[in-house]
Amino acid sequence: MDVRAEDVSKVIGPATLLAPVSVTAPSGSCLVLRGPNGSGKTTLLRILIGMLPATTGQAFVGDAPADERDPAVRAAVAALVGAPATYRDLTLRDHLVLLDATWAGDADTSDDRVASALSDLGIGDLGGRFPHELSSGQTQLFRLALTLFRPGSVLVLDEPEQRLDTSKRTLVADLIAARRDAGTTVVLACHDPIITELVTGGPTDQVVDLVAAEARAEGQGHDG
Ligand SMILES: Nc1ncnc2c1ncn2[C@@H]1O[C@H](COP(=O)(O)OP(=O)(O)OP(=O)(O)O)[C@@H](O)[C@H]1O
Repeated sequence: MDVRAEDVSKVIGPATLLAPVSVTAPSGSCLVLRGPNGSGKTTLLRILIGMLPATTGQAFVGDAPADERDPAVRAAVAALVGAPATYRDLTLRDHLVLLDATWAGDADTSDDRVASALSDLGIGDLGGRFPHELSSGQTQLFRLALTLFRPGSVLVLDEPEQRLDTSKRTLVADLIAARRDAGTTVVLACHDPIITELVTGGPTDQVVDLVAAEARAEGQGHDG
């Protein structure tokens, strides 16, 4: 399933959050959005997954306009954009079991798949902890486990590298590349060169650099 944005922008009052931009991630490819702080990467991800309506233009998930209220879009898109809600009285393992039941996983194999999902992220020994008992890097790994565990043909991650050490960044990059190789369409916002390089080795993978709206306006001023 491809994901695309056609000339989307976001303006709130006097603030331009995202200057007009078009991007397409073909089915089974990886698109990495780069750019300085404030250039609009998170805003574009929110538009692409239908969390935020664009001011101009339109985003699509497959053939459907990106709208998180559309059940087909919601079923397709696994996204980590902002902090997911967690329950203080559920262990990490319980969170994944809950997700599995929500997305109609096979109850007979749930325990094994939950254990693998945690160990894939290097937190297999933390399944009995509560979310508030994790370090910041472990919290990020748990959030990634939640996102990677649920089914989806589109995977969207905002700065998956946050708070991770170098070896965990490589681990996460390998998991993302494996998902892409299995046919998932992946869109990332990323500041990390290790992850960017590891996930963009395929022929249809892309890196797109966003430019902050003010910088673009300044550049146009000089040119004109
Ligand atoms: N609700 C809002 N109202 C006004 N401006 C906003 C709002 N939300 C974000 N912005 C601004 O929009 C711009 C783009 O923000 P965004 O979070 O998309 O950038 P980013 O590229 O993801 O940045 P970073 O690399 O720091 O995560 C920033 O200048 C930000 O200050």
